[in-house]
Amino acid sequence: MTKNIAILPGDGIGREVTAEAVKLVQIVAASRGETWNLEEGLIGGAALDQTGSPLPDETLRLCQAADAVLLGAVGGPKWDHLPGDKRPEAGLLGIRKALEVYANLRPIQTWPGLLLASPLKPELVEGVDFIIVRELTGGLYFGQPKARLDGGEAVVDTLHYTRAEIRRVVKMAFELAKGRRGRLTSVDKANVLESSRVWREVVEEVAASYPGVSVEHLLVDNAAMQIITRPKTFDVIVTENMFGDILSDEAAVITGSIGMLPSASLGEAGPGLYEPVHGSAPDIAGQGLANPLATFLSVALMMRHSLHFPEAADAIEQAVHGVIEQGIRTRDLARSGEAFVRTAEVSAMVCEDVKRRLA
Ligand SMILES: NC(=O)C1=CN([C@@H]2O[C@H](COP(=O)(O)OP(=O)(O)OC[C@H]3O[C@@H](n4cnc5c(N)ncnc54)[C@H](O)[C@@H]3O)[C@@H](O)[C@H]2O)C=CC1
Ligand SMILES: CC(C)CC(=O)C(=O)O
Ligand SMILES: [Mg+2]
Repeated sequence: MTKNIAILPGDGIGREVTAEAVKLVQIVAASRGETWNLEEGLIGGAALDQTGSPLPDETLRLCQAADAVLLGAVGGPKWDHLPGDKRPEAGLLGIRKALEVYANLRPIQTWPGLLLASPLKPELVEGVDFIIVRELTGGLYFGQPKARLDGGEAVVDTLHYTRAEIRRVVKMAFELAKGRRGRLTSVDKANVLESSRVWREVVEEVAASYPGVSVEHLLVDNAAMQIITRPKTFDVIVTENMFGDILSDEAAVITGSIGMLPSASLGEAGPGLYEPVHGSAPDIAGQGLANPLATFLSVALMMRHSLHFPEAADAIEQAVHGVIEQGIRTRDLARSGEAFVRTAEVSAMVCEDVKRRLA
């Protein structure tokens, strides 16, 4: 059966890592004797340059008709001077909202071969395995009003949630915890924010239906510290949009590089959106230095959650594990003085291994 996958490369290294991921998806399709329809769409700065909009209608239609969407990253200094609604990032927020993918799953796990790539002590990071469930379509990034006032002398951003928006993402986090180690950490700022107090109430309400899941509430400032001091104790962390954004970049340090963190954004129906956690990395764009593994691992999540091909997901994850165990490192993972390979080289190794595993 054919699949329709929308490919949104975006900007900077987003373009480089999705180009490699497309090869990987084609290998998976070929292993089933199928040709999948991989159609590219414009988003972010690339879309602005060509159409004047960071999220053209055509891209929206392409994604809405797809079985899954794979996105690279958007943004860069070229577009930093633009007003908020014209920035590349507005395209990213727009596609997440339009697809209503309210739960952004960001698995954080350490790879045995990468313990020394983290600046943290190996014994601290060994065996870490938790997942951040970040609310993705509400909260501070979407609330209105969001504007400069009084001729620019004042400014407002709004943190808005409905109980229903909180409940659905919290429920998804409880379901995940139930199928894992049964431990949920909810992160908020309930000592200061009214939205966080309601968040906490909803977590307690939903908890009543999950007696097998233990619940811990952490204030976000303390959570930032605990994630680094006792990462092994976390199982599922659920939190507001911006808190999840920040905490997941922090958690990347545990794994050795943000170039290793994939994500899956899911809603009730419609296509899932799959993207690496990292951004467009203008500092290394165009140099073949990007680590494509976060995007490959996002493809694995796509195979598992949207395309219902778990064997392919396993094959990709095992191939990534394989290159890491062989000591293959892109520059972000290499220690000082250690040799590193370029984007295309590590990609070719993983692709070859996946082909062999699925043959
Ligand atoms: N999902 C998205 O599209 C995101 C977009 N952005 C945008 O990206 C631009 C740059 O943002 P930054 O704050 O610099 O975050 P970033 O994630 O792009 O880069 C942070 C640091 O990590 C490194 N890095 C990131 N991904 C890497 C990879 N795959 N391999 C090797 N090194 C990697 C970069 O070289 C940089 O030093 C901004 O315009 C921002 O708005 C930022 C985060 C997410
Ligand atoms: C535009 C930002 C919200 C992108 C980002 O940092 C993220 O989703 O992790
Ligand atoms: Mg981020």
